[in-house]
This record gives sequence, C-alpha cells and structure tokens, in this order.
Amino acid sequence: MSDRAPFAKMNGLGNEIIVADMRGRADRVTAAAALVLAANPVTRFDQIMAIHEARTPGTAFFIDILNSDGSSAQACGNGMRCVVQALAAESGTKAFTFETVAGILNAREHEDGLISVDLGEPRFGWKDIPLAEEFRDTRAIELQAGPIDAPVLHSPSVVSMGNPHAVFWVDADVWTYELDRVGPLLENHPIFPERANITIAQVTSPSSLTMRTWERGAGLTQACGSAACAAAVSAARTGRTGRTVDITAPGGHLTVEWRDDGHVILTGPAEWEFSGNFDPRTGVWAREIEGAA
Ligand SMILES: N[C@H](CCC[C@H](N)C(=O)O)C(=O)O
Repeated sequence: MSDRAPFAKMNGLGNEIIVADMRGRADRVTAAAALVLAANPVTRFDQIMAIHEARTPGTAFFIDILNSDGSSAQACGNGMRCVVQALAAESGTKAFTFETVAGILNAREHEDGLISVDLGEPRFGWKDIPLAEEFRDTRAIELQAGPIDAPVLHSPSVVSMGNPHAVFWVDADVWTYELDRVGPLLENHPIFPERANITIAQVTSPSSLTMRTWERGAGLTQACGSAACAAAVSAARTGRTGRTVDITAPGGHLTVEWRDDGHVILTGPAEWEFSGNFDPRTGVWAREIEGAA
C-alpha cells in the first residue's frame, strides 16, 4: 500500500471540497491529516469526501465525510456532487449508488453537467435530529440568540437530513445578521447534543429562498447542500413555500425538490480545481504536475 493517495480539490457552489481516492486501502483519512490540509490556504476545505471500497452489495462506494475541524459528518450534499463528477469523469458512468454512515443514497450527473443527489427522507422527530429534550413540534422550537426580550434570531425549524440542521427564518436581508458571531454559539448550544448546522433563511417567493449557513465543524461556508435541503423542507413544512424551491446561497444557486415519495433531491454544479496526492495519515501533500505520468 503506497502511503500517498490521489485527491482532487473541487468545489460545489464554493463549498470547498477535497475528494480523496482511498480505494484499495484499509486506512482512513485521519483527523490530524484533515487539520493539516485545512490550515493550508491552497488545500483549505470545508469537507473531505473520501471514496472507499463498497461495504454493502448493491452500492458502488462507501463515502467517509470529514469536516475541516477533523470531526465526521453524516451527510454532505455539495460534496456528493463533487464525488459524482470525479467518478463520472474517470469512468463515463453517470449514475451511482453510494453508502455513507447515514445510509444509502443515489446520485447522477445530467446531460447539462448539473448533478442531482437524493438525500433520502428528512427526519423531524426530536430524538432523530437529535435534540437534548423533547419537542413535539419541530417546525419551530424554543431557542433564541440575542437579548432575551428582543432576540435577533429565534424559533428555528429543526430537521435531520442525515445530519442535524436548525433553520432560523428572518424577514430582513440574510447579510444583516452576524452569523459569524451567533453561529458558533448556536452550533454548540446544549439543545444540540451532536451540535448542529445553523442556517439563516429569508423566503423571497413561494418557490425561492436566500440563505447563509454556519456549518457544524466547518464554520461559514459559501453553500451547504444539506442545509439547502433542510431549509427547503422546513419552508414547505411550515407553509412558507411549495415543495420545489430555488435556493440562493453566497456561492450561487441550487434547486431542491421534496418529492411526493418523501425523498429530497438536491441539484447543482460541481467544479474541479486541481489534483494532487497526499498522505492520509499526516496530510503532507503535493500537487500533481501537469503532463506527468
Ligand atoms: N457542506 C455540506 C454539509 C456538511 C455538513 C457538516 N458540516 C456537518 O453536518 O457536520 C453539504 O453540502 O451538505
């Protein structure tokens, strides 16, 4: 087993992704390697998507997801699109069935290059998200940030898209809120025993919303695919929009469809930036020299 594994630096709507090719290896990308790659401005990322051999019949690959703080994530919609684009470019295959710790999911690249990922069914039960205490109605839970008598953000919708999300509805422009300040407080609030991804969303029409996300384990990002799904599902569930929603994130546009069968489909682009190889144990890396064998 060579100690170096190939990787591609990519992005999904500015969500910074490293796709690591761990096929044919028994080890996994360590938290230490993630911290080293995250600290370098060239390889800085929000998530590492590590492609491993399949563990379950009927799936093509197992995908291990790491945040930039070295923690594990169960879902990453934008990262899955990068994985699909990388594998489609290599194999010509356009449709894949993957496994993650959250379960099995399907994804495909379309003729126009956009990629759809089926993130499965959202879960709304307080234990599923999980929350630290019982809330019967997770469309709006008691939680707020800012002064007690004049909260800046309050009553989020909460949902699991495989990973935990809280969506705070706002009337004003999402850029007027200090998400870099309140994000870490809410991410680590005791109501979320596994922390949570924190989104601020403004509904702009019955079929569109604008959002920003403070990601668990990664901080402010240009886009967060599972949060886009969480916001769209929560908007439909609270009567704010229909079941197909155009999402505007700082990094660009995504479409989310909450199908009648309950599955949530995220569609958007993926972009390759450069390739290299790295040591999954230490994070030491080198850029691939163009034209080299
Ligand atoms: N960027 C990802 C989300 C990563 C989620 C991660 N921050 C967590 O749940 O810990 C996405 O496109 O869905």
